[in-house]
Amino acid sequence: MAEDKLTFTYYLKLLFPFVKKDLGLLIFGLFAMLVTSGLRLLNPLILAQIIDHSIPDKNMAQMFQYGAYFVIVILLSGLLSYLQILLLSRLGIKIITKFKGNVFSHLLKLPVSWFNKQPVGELIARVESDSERVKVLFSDLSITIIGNVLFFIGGFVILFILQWQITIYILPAIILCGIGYWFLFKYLNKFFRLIRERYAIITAKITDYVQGIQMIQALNQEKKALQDVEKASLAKKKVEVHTQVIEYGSQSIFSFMVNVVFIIIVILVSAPKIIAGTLTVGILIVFIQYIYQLVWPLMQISENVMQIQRSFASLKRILELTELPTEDDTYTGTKIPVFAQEIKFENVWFAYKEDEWVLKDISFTIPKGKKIALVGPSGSGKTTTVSLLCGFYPVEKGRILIDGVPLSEMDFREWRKKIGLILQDVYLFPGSILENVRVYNDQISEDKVQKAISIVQLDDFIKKLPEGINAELAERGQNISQGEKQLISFARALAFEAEIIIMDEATASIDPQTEAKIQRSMENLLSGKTALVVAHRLTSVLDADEILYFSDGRITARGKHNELLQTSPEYQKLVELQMLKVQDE
Ligand SMILES: Nc1ncnc2c1ncn2[C@@H]1O[C@H](COP(=O)(O)OP(=O)(O)OP(=O)(O)O)[C@@H](O)[C@H]1O
Repeated sequence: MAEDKLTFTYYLKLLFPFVKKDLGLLIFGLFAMLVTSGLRLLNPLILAQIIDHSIPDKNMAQMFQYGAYFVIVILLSGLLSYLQILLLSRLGIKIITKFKGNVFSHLLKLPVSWFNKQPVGELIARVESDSERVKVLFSDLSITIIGNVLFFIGGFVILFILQWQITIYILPAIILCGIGYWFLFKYLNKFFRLIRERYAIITAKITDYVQGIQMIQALNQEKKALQDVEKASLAKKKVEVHTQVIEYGSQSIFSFMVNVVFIIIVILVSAPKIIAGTLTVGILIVFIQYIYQLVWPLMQISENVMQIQRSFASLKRILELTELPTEDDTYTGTKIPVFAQEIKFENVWFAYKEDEWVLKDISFTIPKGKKIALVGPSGSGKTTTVSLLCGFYPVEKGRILIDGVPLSEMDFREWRKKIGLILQDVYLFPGSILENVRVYNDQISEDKVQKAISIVQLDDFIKKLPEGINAELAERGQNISQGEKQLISFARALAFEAEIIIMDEATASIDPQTEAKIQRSMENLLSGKTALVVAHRLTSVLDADEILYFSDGRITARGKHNELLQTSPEYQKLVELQMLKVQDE
């Protein structure tokens, strides 16, 4: 984001659409704040009337009358500030919910490559805490600061009118106090930021550990995880304690200034005037009351200005997220893909990090209706090849052609509609089996889902469930087996009538019985379809039309299973290893 864009008017323009609908509410908040400030200024004056007139005149009726005004003013200002806080905090929550929704919807459109570089836990914590701070901008903060400024100016105008001779002594002292408070907050601000950063680190750690809880328990690493989180908490605690010592310590100093120093100044300046009869006790009380009432708004203004700065810093960080280029910005192709003949990788090169080539000059063809298997050692580039075909990353050199048209010229969403992607780690959505197969697409009928389920031979499993197809899956499918998850993802690809099946086979070992079942289901799924399969099991490559052997980012051998057994020593070795594994099992 260009620095010059980050002006106040830029933010205002950006935030206006969020406030537009509730502008009336915001104006009411402002109005209520004005009235409350006015009423707060009125009270000391009423008190002065009682002290200077009603009591000396022994006029009880007038005293009760002023007393009633006094109570009414307090009640009214209490009621108005309650209403104002209630309405504005509702407005803040409403706006920020919408705002967060927009941020999340933008995050969903960011390219996979961006997420690869992000510690997700930290990102969530940041969006959450930044949004909370933006919220106060909409709710009470902006209104409070305006109210405080007006109250402060109004108070001083009244004091000047009442007794400018005393006011000129007090004004510089109060302003000095405000400036001191401003510097204090500026100093504290860097500690507040540090606390937030450390909080984000703790949240990220907890999120990561909870996600990997099974592994942590299996490896007996609970203590280590706890120590790690405790270490991070301790780092945050240290800064927090230091900040509180300074914050509360200096608040006590300011409090002393207000309660003792200012009052002494007022009494010293006004006492000779009272003795000389040029000043009433009532006015003295007005002064003392106003000092209490004016100093805190001034300090609050310093605090509010800092808070506003922090809110804008948070807003800037969130906006930086929402201005990141989305997939739509990266892939600008518009052609509607037609796949009638073949998919062709033509001298494709790809690197995740600059010049560290993961794919080097990859060329192969998948004719329509054929099944191509990718085999080879771990890290040789098989999954990356699949990701490029799905359009998760743009190709750096070379081209991927669909019936001769470069993938980069195509509408990537339309292209992905043709693909049934089955990953090693099957992602299941919160919801029932039915919802997971048709992924909330109601146009896919229940009959079609049932049919897909029976083609992939999942019906035995469904029949055992009391709720059948409507059985709810636990988060990330924790209440079903790895094999069952695989079959649900097969059924999903079938229900969506994917033309091309791209499968990164699960590497986790499953028992031979389940493997045989998955193999049969896979044959049913792939029958008549074009398929690109990253094969980890021998059974998946035996009937492939072509097997590509990947080694260190290159295709070093290719052919059918029997051909490769004759021509490729590295393939032979892979097969021998697999046979040994099968025998062991
Ligand atoms: N998101 C990523 N960011 C950076 N490097 C990556 C990323 N994904 C993979 N790599 C690297 O790219 C290389 C190829 O990885 P790839 O996942 O394509 O291999 P693979 O053959 O599919 O391995 P496996 O059989 O273990 O799944 C590896 O060196 C890997 O470390």
